[in-house]
Amino acid sequence: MKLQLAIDLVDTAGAIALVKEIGEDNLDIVEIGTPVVINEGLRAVKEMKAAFPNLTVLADLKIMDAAGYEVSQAVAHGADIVTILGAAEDMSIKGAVEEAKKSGKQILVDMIAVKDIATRAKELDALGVDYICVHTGYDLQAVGQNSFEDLATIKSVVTNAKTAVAGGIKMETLPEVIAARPDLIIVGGGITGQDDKQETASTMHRMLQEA
Ligand SMILES: O=C(CO)[C@H](O)[C@H](O)COP(=O)(O)O
Repeated sequence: MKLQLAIDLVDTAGAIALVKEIGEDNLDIVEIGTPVVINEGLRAVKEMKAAFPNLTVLADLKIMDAAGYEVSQAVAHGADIVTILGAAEDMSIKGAVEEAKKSGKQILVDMIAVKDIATRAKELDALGVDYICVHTGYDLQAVGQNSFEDLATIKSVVTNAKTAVAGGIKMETLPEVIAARPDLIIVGGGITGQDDKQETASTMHRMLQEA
């Protein structure tokens, strides 16, 4: 199981400083979150990759259309993994997968707001995406929701893609998430909101490696 740090609420310099503080050895993947890309553009991805060339960088673009083009731009700026929404058209998903494969990069599908998770996950799996990620976004976290049930659903239907989970995961809920055995666990505020970010990430990373 791998650990991805989601960085959402800082600028590019703040994102790089966060990874320095946490230590790249305590992470498998660093995510440039959607708010950072909206505020600062793909420059944030480029600067993160330049600062940490050995770290896998995910650009959380949450693509909905013009997918081939948008993936090509993210990859040109150093992204190793790019996200697209599960609700996007199949043509868009195919375009994203095709473009990423040209340069050996990967596509993670974010299932945020998808109603029939099982059916869509099966379709996406057949379209050749690399990761399928169930995700409770901030707006539903605020009303107490999580993605643990959805994780079990995708685990039961997906056969080729790796599975991932995101949304409000913290140290207290990590054991429950680990027990469901996703391939990738995405944590933002559960690390960045802690006083000792390095210790939290290092403990989480060890828990995942030892599980
Ligand atoms: O994509 C996101 C919000 O849309 C976040 O990156 C994701 O939810 C992980 O962050 P957190 O652990 O703080 O919820």
